[in-house]
Amino acid sequence: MAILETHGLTKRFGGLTAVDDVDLTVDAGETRAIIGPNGAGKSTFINLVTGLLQPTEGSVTFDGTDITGQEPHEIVQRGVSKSFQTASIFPEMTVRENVQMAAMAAERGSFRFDFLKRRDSFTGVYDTTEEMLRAVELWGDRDTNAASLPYGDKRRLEIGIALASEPDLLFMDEPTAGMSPEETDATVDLVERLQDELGLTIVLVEHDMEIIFRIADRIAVLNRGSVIADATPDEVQGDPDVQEAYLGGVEL
Ligand SMILES: Nc1ncnc2c1ncn2[C@@H]1O[C@H](COP(=O)(O)OP(=O)(O)OP(=O)(O)O)[C@@H](O)[C@H]1O
Repeated sequence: MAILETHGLTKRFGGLTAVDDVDLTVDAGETRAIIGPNGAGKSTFINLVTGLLQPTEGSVTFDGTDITGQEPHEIVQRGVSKSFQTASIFPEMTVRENVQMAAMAAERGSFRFDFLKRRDSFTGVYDTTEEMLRAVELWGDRDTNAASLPYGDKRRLEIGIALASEPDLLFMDEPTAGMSPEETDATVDLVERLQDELGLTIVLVEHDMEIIFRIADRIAVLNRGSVIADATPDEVQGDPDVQEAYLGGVEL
């Protein structure tokens, strides 16, 4: 069953069409990769779905509801989250405070102090924070300042922050970028475990083909804003259009 559908999704920046008439369906529970050369439109596509950019044309449907043009915080509250690169971490706060802030923000839409008056919601924030910190294996580091975490743990904290809104659909933008092989393996395991334990649907932008072939159920290939292939890893690997567009004819 589709959890996310885009129809004719298009974004133009002046004369440049960054995302061009994209129809994409993501099924509930799958791990979907989006790949493509630099400038193919991957980030723009994600920003359109998560509300950071408004489409020029087309629509986005999440869980049966048209969410086109909604504000990012509304889309988060509906159950769509994005794991940002380090930008989302407050370095001077502890690991726990970072996730707690994100859980509060998701609950209230935007950060407001009156949440303290609502005991239920406060308890909810507390429980969610612990659950998500345990899920990303940072509960033991909860009182550590975020700034002093090693790189791989910071990236896991970003995932924890994205999970604090208890999403059904999680976008991950190059979750293993800059990681050592050990950290990469641990992150791949983590992504697989999150999907099992939390029943998440994951859409992943990733340049590392090995990771994609390990964890993606289906791969959409973007080139110059258009989807040129949308299939299983094996099918994509053998697709001559993909080889041509993505790697200039070099075999994947
Ligand atoms: N805010 C913007 N204003 C103008 N042009 C933009 C803007 N954002 C992106 N673009 C252009 O849109 C195209 C698609 O960019 P986008 O960042 O979505 O590609 P990408 O596939 O994510 O690339 P990469 O793999 O390098 O991150 C590029 O040509 C880019 O220069």
